[in-house]
Amino acid sequence: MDIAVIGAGSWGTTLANLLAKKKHKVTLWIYERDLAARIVTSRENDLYLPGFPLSPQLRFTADLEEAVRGRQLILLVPPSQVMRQVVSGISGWIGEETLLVSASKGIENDSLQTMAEVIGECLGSKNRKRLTFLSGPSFAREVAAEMPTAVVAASSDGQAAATTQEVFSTPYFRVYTNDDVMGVELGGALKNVIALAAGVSDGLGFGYNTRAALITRGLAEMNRMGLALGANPATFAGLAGMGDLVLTCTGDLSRNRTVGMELGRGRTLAEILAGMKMVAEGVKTTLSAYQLACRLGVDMPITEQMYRILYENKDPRQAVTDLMLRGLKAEAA
Ligand SMILES: NC(=O)c1ccc[n+]([C@@H]2O[C@H](COP(=O)([O-])OP(=O)(O)OC[C@H]3O[C@@H](n4cnc5c(N)ncnc54)[C@H](O)[C@@H]3O)[C@@H](O)[C@H]2O)c1
Ligand SMILES: O=P(O)(O)OC[C@H](O)CO
Repeated sequence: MDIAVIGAGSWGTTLANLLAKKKHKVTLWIYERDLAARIVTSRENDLYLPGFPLSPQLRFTADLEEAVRGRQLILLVPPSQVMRQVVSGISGWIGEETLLVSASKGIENDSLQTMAEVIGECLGSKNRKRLTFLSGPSFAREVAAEMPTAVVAASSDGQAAATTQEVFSTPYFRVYTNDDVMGVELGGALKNVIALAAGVSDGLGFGYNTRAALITRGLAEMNRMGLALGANPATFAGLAGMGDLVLTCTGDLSRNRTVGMELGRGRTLAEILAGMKMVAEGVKTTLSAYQLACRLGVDMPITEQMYRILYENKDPRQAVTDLMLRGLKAEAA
């Protein structure tokens, strides 16, 4: 297949390389022009995926039109807050039959829209049916090292999901299909908020009990948001829900959990972000998720405390105390 990958962060580069190793014809679009110039000769993404030689099959460009025009499949992997800008910029060059796959995980600020809603709005009626969302527990560096990984491709169009499954699957990357786009998208976006909280807990010096409580009660509030937005509750028990939540709340490779840990240790958000090149999607998604929960009247206490820590400078230890001292209730409530 003739494929464009839009976004050469760690995930975009890893997926582009996976596809190129499968002998697809892949062009990777790179936002940073200096990186685009270097990578042609070094064949390594020294900014976002150092240490992994890239397939000789992989081609690079910093020109969006060149990347996109005439491709059969376009994989979108920018940070979610720039997805609208990116898709608006390329929509005129996307063919009618082109399959679009998004692998970004987040909820847009201000509009409070999921990536499906943002991309759908940018495309109008064009390609809407041919949209798939790839999500699940998948640290880029582990996939780049060909460690066995399982993810999910969600689409309202069964054929689009099946084609995505076929195109991306390898012996080390197993892709399941799912028709619940909202559930898969919410799982991938909201787990980052809970991972920040799990990091805060670790940074404060709390233990496994606290982390397990955050994961389990975090999943409960993700489920409540899912129900309010029409997702299938079963999705949250799957790879894009529980799977990604456990990975991100426990894995040392998680950027979101790392940001949370630093907050728990007493650093400010501004200090932490100033030292980071990579994106921790949960920071901005916390704001969107909190506002969405308020708008929909969904009880999301961990998300609310994470919002207060990030956006109101609340003391993390006080946030944990406030969570623990909420009114007592039944587990299923
Ligand atoms: N890294 C992973 O392990 C992983 C796994 C699954 C999903 N994701 C998701 O993939 C998406 C991309 O994350 P990543 O980890 O590949 O990125 P990254 O943190 O490794 O790199 C940041 C990316 O943002 C791009 N960028 C910055 N400003 C931009 C702009 N104004 N316009 C366009 N691009 C811009 C950079 O070029 C770079 O590609 C996120 O939604 C993330 O949650 C990441
Ligand atoms: O490093 P994080 O926290 O952005 O997590 C990366 C992926 O979403 C894990 O599936």
